[in-house]
Amino acid sequence: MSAVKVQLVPWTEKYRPARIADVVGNEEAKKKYVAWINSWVKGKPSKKAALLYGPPGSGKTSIVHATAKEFSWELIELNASDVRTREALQQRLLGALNTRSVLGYSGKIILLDEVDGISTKEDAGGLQAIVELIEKSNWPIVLTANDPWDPKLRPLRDLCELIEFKKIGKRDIMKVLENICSKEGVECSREVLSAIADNAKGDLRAAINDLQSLAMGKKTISLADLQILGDRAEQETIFDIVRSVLTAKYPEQALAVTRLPSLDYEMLMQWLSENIVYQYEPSLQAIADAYDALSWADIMLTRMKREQQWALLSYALELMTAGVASARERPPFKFVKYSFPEKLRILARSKEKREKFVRAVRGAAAKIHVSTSKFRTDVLPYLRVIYEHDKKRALEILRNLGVPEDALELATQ
Ligand SMILES: Nc1ncnc2c1ncn2[C@@H]1O[C@H](COP(=O)(O)OP(=O)(O)OP(=O)(O)O)[C@@H](O)[C@H]1O
Repeated sequence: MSAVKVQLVPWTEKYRPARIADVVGNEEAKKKYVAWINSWVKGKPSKKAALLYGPPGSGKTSIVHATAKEFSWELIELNASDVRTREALQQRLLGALNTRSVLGYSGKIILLDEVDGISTKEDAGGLQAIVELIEKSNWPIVLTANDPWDPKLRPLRDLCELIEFKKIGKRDIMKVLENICSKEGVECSREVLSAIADNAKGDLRAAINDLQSLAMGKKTISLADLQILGDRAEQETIFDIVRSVLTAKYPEQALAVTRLPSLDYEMLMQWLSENIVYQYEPSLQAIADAYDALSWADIMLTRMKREQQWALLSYALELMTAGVASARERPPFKFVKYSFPEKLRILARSKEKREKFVRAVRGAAAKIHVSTSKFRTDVLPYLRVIYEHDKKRALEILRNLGVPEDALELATQ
């Protein structure tokens, strides 16, 4: 396996806004949100819950974290996957909901992340349980979603203040990046910041992750380093896909990557195989479980190809995504710069050599009227023995078989 990894606190966590005012962009959404929060502070909530919706990395989760800090409220954060059934929801929130806060908090706020991830088929009761939670709660509840218009969310929508978050503008993204650079003591020209911001397409999380990748191990990011960003952009989809699988909060999120039209599953196998260990260390349990799922995916893919059983593909895809993401005892998210798979690198390096060898074998086999596979099994082993004992003679035979000079040695290896 390649290069030693340096693991750092993700800058997206380190620089999460501490106050509502630090959440950049989305002025209108912020105004609406603050008015809703104020209605709670005054004791007369307009609606008991708010549904913050919009693209990833736009600040939906961050504004709730900032609210908790600013008001000294206890933050109770749940993911949709924690509350699939009414029992699960009650278990997680039992005691917390209608009791007073301790530990010096002056109130509570409940954050239910990614409610659009709840599947009504498999998680029967989950949505109904959230509806009941909203009706009974004495504390503000915030739900987040990327897509709020899913028909299954209708009962929730009716109970919530709907607040739309939009992509973050380039100028705001650059401002945040600039601030991080100055705090981290990283020198970075405006052209570089501008390129990172362009590349992120309104997703501040992606921009901060890119900046951290570029700054890894150095104090100055120059125009020349943009080359790396260029490479990253080319591989962007595979980087993002690997990150989605390895840091998925729940298995369905990892499974979602299988619906991407650009997914190259053979490539994904290689990338996961290279990077699981870095993302999941130090948990040996998580590493073992993830590689176990990946090896089953590999078995399914091999059987699928050998026996032309295409139905096995869906099992392979589930194993390499949801299976990997279901590893037990996964450590908390940390920033990892993913590596290009070593196997692919070696194959790419030896490609020219292998092609030359194949051409030489093909030519020699034709000369003595046998198939290439017959040549490999019935002729080459003898030639190798001759080569070991009498190099000159072996090379002469190969020359007579029409193997070009620059492939002579290759044919005997
Ligand atoms: N508007 C913002 N202001 C400041 N920082 C932000 C903003 N939006 C995102 N970030 C940064 O990006 C990170 C991810 O943002 P956040 O978790 O709030 O996104 P989100 O909109 O909830 O995305 P998702 O839908 O994927 O959960 C944050 O930790 C923070 O560092």
